Amino acid sequence: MLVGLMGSGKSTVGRLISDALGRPLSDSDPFLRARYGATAAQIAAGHGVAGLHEREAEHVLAELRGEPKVITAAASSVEDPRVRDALRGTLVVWLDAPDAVLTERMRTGDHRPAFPPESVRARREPYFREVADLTFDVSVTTPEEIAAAVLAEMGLPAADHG
Ligand SMILES: Nc1ncnc2c1ncn2[C@@H]1O[C@H](COP(=O)(O)OP(=O)(O)OP(=O)(O)O)[C@@H](O)[C@H]1O
Ligand SMILES: O=C(O)C1=C[C@@H](O)[C@@H](O)[C@H](O)C1
Ligand SMILES: [Mg+2]
Repeated sequence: MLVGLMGSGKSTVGRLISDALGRPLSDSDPFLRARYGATAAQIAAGHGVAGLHEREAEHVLAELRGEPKVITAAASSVEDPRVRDALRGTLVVWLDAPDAVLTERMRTGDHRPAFPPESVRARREPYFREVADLTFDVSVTTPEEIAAAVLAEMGLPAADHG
């Protein structure tokens, strides 16, 4: 499972790892769209931030129970103690970068509500640290390098892009 603040590259890296493993990818945003017909931003507007975070935690809890897969979790999900408990025994990868880099990368989609990284970092950092087995600074590491390192951690060869 991939965790990290918004724009840290979870979906990008998750796709590479899922392709390499031949396992499904379960990404928070498509999950919300499929189940609720709405983006995270729309759910936050309609149900409040707490309502959004509840739905995002449900995504992780439901998917951890299913078949083996790659899960790209919403940034908020580590705040839920049920999620942190359920993650025991799962390989968890934390993607992070300086706030300025994340702020820039968050601009790449309109599905995201506007939560600046500095407003949530202090609260979430201890949780990311608690659950993470591997951590990457995505300001200096490419998605391909991260995917290769995760596969190596799993004892598998890097994906063949040739
Ligand atoms: N290691 C990287 N180096 C440079 N750019 C990256 C890297 N990883 C992702 N990006 C770019 O950063 C942007 C955000 O990536 P992505 O959508 O995967 O983040 P995310 O963590 O899934 O965001 P969200 O929390 O909103 O779902 C995209 O434009 C992506 O191409
Ligand atoms: O609180 C947050 O940082 C977030 C809440 C939701 O919008 C999520 O969709 C997003 O991943 C981040
Ligand atoms: Mg994403």
